[in-house]
Formats: sequence, C-alpha cells, structure tokens
Amino acid sequence: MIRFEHVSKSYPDGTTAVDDLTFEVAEGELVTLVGPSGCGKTTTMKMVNRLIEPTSGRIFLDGEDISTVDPVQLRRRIGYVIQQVGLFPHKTVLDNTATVPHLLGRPRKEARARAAELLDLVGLDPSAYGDRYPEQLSGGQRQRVGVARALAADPPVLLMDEPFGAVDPVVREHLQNEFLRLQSTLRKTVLFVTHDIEEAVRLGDRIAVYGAGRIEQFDTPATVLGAPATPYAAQFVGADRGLKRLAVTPVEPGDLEAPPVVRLDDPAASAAGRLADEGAPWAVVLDADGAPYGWVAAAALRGGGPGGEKAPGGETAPGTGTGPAAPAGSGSGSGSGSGAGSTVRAHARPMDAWVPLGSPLKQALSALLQHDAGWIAVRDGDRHLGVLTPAGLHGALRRSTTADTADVPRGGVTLDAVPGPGGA
Ligand SMILES: Nc1ncnc2c1ncn2[C@@H]1O[C@H](COP(=O)(O)OP(=O)(O)OP(=O)(O)O)[C@@H](O)[C@H]1O
Repeated sequence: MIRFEHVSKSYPDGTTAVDDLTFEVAEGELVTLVGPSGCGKTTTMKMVNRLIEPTSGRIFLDGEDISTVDPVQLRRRIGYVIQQVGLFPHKTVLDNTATVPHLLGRPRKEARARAAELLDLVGLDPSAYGDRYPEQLSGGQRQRVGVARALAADPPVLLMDEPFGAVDPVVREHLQNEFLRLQSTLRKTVLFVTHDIEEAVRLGDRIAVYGAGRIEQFDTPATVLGAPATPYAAQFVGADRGLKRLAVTPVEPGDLEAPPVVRLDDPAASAAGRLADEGAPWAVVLDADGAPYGWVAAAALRGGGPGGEKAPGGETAPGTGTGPAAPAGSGSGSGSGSGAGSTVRAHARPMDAWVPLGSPLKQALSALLQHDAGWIAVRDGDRHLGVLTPAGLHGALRRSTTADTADVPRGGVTLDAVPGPGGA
C-alpha cells in the first residue's frame, strides 16, 4: 500500500534527515516508526503526503508514484493526525469534525451527521461535546477529535505523528486501546510515529526502529523485542525487553499441561480411582457444559472432604472469594467422603482463574499472581483446553525467542548486548 524505494532527504544545510529508506507497509497494516528525537521519523511521514519532497528515491501509494499525483488530491486519500491536533479554535467540535466532508462537497447537514457518527466512534458523545469549543475539552478529548477529523473523509491511509504524546500516561493508554479497537474494524493503513517503545510495541503490527536517518530493524514487536537486529536496536528497546515480550507473546496450545479432568457430576469414587490410576494428586473440574469450575484434590475424593487443601501448585486455595458459589451441602468434609452417591461436586473447590487461548502471556501471569495460584485454566471459547503453569509460561517465552531468532535471517543477532541498570 505504501512503498518507499531508496528514499533519502537532505536539507540545503547539509543535514541528511533520512538516508536510503526502503520498506513497505501492507494494506490494513499499522506500522509504528520509533526512535529518538531527530532521527527522521517525521520527515519520513511528511514525505508520504508531500509536505516534504524527497531528495532522491520514490514513494508509491497503492502502486502509484506519489510524485506524479497532485498533492491536494493525494492528501484527500490520507488522514493526518498530529500532536498539537490543530483544531480551529473558533469552531465547535462538531464543525471541526465536519470541515473535511463539507470541503469535499457533502451538504452541510450530511457532513454534520457524519461528524456526529465519527465523534461517537472515537468515544465522544456528540450531544454532550458536539457544541463545545476546543478550549472546553481536555487534552485527551482534543486528541479524539483530531482522530475523528482525520477519519472524516474515510481515507484508506492514516499518518499519525505522536498523536497521543501530549496526554498523561493513563489517558494515553486509554486512547491507545480505543484506537486499537477502532483499527480492528476500520483496518486503515497506518504510519504511526512515536518515540515511546511501549507505544510502538502496543500498537504496531510491525515496528520500524530508527537510528540516525536509517531503519535499524523493521519487524514484528515480538521479533524486535526477542531478537534485536543490532546492539543499537537492543539498547533502544530496553533492558526490560523480556518483560515487554510478555505483552506480545500469546498463550498457545503447546504451552499447556493437561492434568486429569473430571466433571462436577462424576461419582467421587470413580474420579478418585482415575486419579489413583494416573498417579495425579489433583484434577481440573469442569461443569456440565465443559467450562472450568475449579479443581479437586485426590485426597479429598478419597474421603478428606473439600476443606483445608492447598491449591495445587499454590500456597492457598485461590479464587474462592469470586468463583462460583460452593454448592449447598458441600459441607466441611465430615461424612462427605467417597461414600455412596457422593459426586465430585461435594469435594471440588471453585477457582475462576482462567484466560482465553491467545491471550498475551502478560495477562496469564497477571492472573497467576492475582489468584496466588500455581496454574490457570486456558479456554478456547467455552471449552477447557488445559492449564498454564509458571513453567509453561517460561517455556512459552523461550519458545517465542527461539522462533523469532530463527525467523531473523541475520548472523550476529545479539541477545546480551544490553547493559543492565547501572551497567556500562
Ligand atoms: N527544514 C530543515 N532544515 C534542516 N534540517 C532539518 C529540517 N527539518 C528537519 N531537519 C533535521 O532533520 C532531522 C530529522 O528530523 P525529523 O523531524 O524527521 O526527526 P524526528 O525523528 O521526527 O524527531 P522528533 O521525534 O524530535 O520529532 C533532524 O536532525 C532535524 O534537525
């Protein structure tokens, strides 16, 4: 969709802002350009809508060399969002958003109706905010108006230059998440400039890591974090990139363990027999629909009752406060052993620590810590798939590092190049 071919830009004073850039952004892809101040990110972006002309090389939009396209026509296909937003101070929020569709020839009423839809889309209620002036909005709300306005002409391409840079970290994360939600349905082709590696990782399908005027690495967040291509890239993504990787590595079926599974309504005696046969100290308990309910200890099934055990792998029984209510009559154990008629239900303990398959490892780790548990159930929709343990989580991180390294066709990928805090 956007293709740079050997693009360079030098200014008359001799500054080379970017040097021989070649890369491609696919249709519907969000690429973040990240790097320190002055490395050429904004220059790269402004060459796409011809606010800056390259000194050499060519840029293609949808296969068309943009140097042959009238800049005004070109900019109609490209939404542009900048940090200062640039709203008209004397126009209301609704009129600011309606400006572009109106300029493009839509009748005023229709343009305003479309503007109201867009404000809604970016999370601003048009009936509450439409008649306000920009100065009556918070920084975060102004940024939303900026995004709504850029979307107003429904351009296939969006250029975003530090659009969330001027707001505090909490609002920024909120705006990022909302933008991701929007992007998952709109699927615009986006170039997004930031100097914040966290933002680049969170938003980018791929990341271009800039050194001075050139791209040091252009790859997925997981690969950039797992296998930085150069010592510079490693240093830029940070010594804590292992932690950042948790956010971009999903839980996969191969990471899971499969302890025995019993149902709430299974007879306790047969469940106890199965666990004994398999030599398992505990089992995952599913409800009648196959959804995870909790766990049961072999000892409890043999006659110890439900109380007193520790959660397998954990120090305390987790999730008991928020899980499904213990069934009436589950009792404290006396007389509720594996006697006639007793089912797993009488001995099971609820636990609601679970995550969907494909969740980031960060979410899984957070659930483990929050529930003080030694494992969490992983579901595919309503279906129980298996459990993730800390060892599985570690394996998943290793798995993705190895895979990433294999994917990167470079010798000399250095994983240990980053000095730790206080290091050299
Ligand atoms: N008109 C100009 N004349 C001379 N040098 C310029 C001009 N515009 C930009 N530069 C230089 O080109 C380089 C790249 O600038 P650019 O704005 O693309 O960087 P950036 O990565 O977007 O930085 P920041 O994150 O600070 O916005 C810088 O060294 C800058 O000083």
